[in-house]
Amino acid sequence: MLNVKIQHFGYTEEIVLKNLDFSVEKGTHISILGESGCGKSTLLKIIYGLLHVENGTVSWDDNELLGPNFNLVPGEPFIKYLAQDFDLMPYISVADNIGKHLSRRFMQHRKERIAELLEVVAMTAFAEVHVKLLSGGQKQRVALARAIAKEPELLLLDEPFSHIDNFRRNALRRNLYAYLKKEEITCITATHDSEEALSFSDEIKMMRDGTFIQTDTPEALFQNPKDAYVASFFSDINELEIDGKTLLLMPHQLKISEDETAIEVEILKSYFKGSYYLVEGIFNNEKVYFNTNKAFEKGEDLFLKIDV
Ligand SMILES: Nc1ncnc2c1ncn2[C@@H]1O[C@H](COP(=O)(O)OP(=O)(O)OP(=O)(O)O)[C@@H](O)[C@H]1O
Repeated sequence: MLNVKIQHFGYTEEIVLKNLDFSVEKGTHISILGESGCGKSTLLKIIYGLLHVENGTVSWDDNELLGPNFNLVPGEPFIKYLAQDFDLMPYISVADNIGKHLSRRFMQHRKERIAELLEVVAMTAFAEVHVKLLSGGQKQRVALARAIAKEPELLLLDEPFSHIDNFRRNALRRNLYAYLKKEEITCITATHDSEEALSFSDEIKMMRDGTFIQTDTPEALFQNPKDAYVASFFSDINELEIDGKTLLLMPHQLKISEDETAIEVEILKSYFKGSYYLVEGIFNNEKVYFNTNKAFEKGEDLFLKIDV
């Protein structure tokens, strides 16, 4: 189990992380969700042992990890950290990059392991290609495979799918997270992709300005965001004043009503989203967003009811 307690941390006098106290059970997958610059990468770097934290501790199974001031080579051997810059070797093949940390003493085992990893990241066809010839997304897939090659106990992923196109991303995410679960590899992912956090985590920690503002299961966080900021990570958000009360509602919680209700909306625009339309309207001089299965024309009037 990982235990992290950080009273505060900054690169300069400015505080970047504060009041963090959490643990991660073996085999679980935590997502740290937050906007750019809120401190996600900094936290991963501290856990891995790249940054020294004066006011705090990081421990693994009750052993304190001492960090870069005490280790000749920064970073713990049982942890792998996949940084945003993949740190690959450009002039050797994909297969050799993936096998970089695998022993050459058991060549057959090494070969089989590389083949297995190539399949996890759907890069088998590129095994012999030099990394410098790959696209950004392909490099990211190689870096992912290399990070799990030696089965770390703890895997830290920093925006692991940011360069990978939608077409491959879903299959790759399913493959990777299923593999980590099977091998009971504990994983912390830093991301600003709420869809990924919702679908693949056991727990989401919402980070804002260097601290966690809400921690919960994906379902609970989505259904009960503590404020408009948290909710806005998951969808457009409506803050409606009705009968003197402010209600925080997501677009799917508003439905078209045949009856005249308190929410009379004038349509501004319909956005096609594939399986539904997101419709923008005006209610009480405020924008309101709701989902429908057909588009509406600008200027149409209709009523909405709340369906929570
Ligand atoms: N080496 C550094 N020296 C000084 N300040 C830094 C350094 N690295 C990061 N920072 C600052 O620390 C804050 C947190 O940065 P961090 O990279 O942890 O955010 P992040 O949430 O991971 O952002 P992103 O999603 O864009 O990667 C930012 O204000 C950033 O400018």
